[in-house]
Amino acid sequence: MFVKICGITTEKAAQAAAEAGADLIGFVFTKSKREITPVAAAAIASRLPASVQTVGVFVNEEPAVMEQIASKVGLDFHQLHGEEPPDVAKSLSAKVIKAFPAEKTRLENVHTYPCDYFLIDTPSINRGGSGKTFDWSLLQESGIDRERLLLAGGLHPENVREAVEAVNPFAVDVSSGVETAGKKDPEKMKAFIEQAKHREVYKK
Ligand SMILES: O=C(O)c1ccccc1N[C@@H]1O[C@H](COP(=O)(O)O)[C@@H](O)[C@H]1O
Repeated sequence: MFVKICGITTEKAAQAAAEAGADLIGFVFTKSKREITPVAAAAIASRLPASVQTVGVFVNEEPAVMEQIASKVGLDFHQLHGEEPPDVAKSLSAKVIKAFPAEKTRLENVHTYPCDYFLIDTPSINRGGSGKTFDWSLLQESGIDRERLLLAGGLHPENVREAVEAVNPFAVDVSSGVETAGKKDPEKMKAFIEQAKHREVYKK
């Protein structure tokens, strides 16, 4: 099970996520309380261990701007959280995670979108970081390949194990569920990753 910790804004949080075993960390390059500048993200990314990959979160951003930021930060993935047309995804040089809201009608054609991974998140006005879960059974008839699925929306250390058992995605993604008073909490990140990866622990 891969784990993505999203909304990293400080070196301290990034290092705590890496030490806790995060596989991916996300930088939000759109209007959000977790927004970070490309310069700050580049400085954080440059000090991460090679085992941690980086994701840039964008909402309806110009492809040229996304490419520029990806190059500056050294992003491994673009996470598209808006209504980006398929041509935009195809034009990007880094791998693409396309986010879709968990609505029955929207999920029907998701698997035709040209991307590397599908991220299904709770619908919200702010596009993401809602802290709310959705009905995971909606994913059962979506036809999305589980090997390419990232599950997001309201996950936290107490429900991520159940989510992994119910959905069996490639990865889980969390932002607000590992924060205390709006800041990433090292203990919550550690607990979240332990619970998300509990099957690997059994194997040892
Ligand atoms: O985290 C944000 O602030 C954010 C803003 C705009 C788009 C996406 C954002 N984050 C993504 O939101 C989901 C779920 O977050 P949460 O765990 O429910 O708080 C996740 O995919 C983040 O990558």
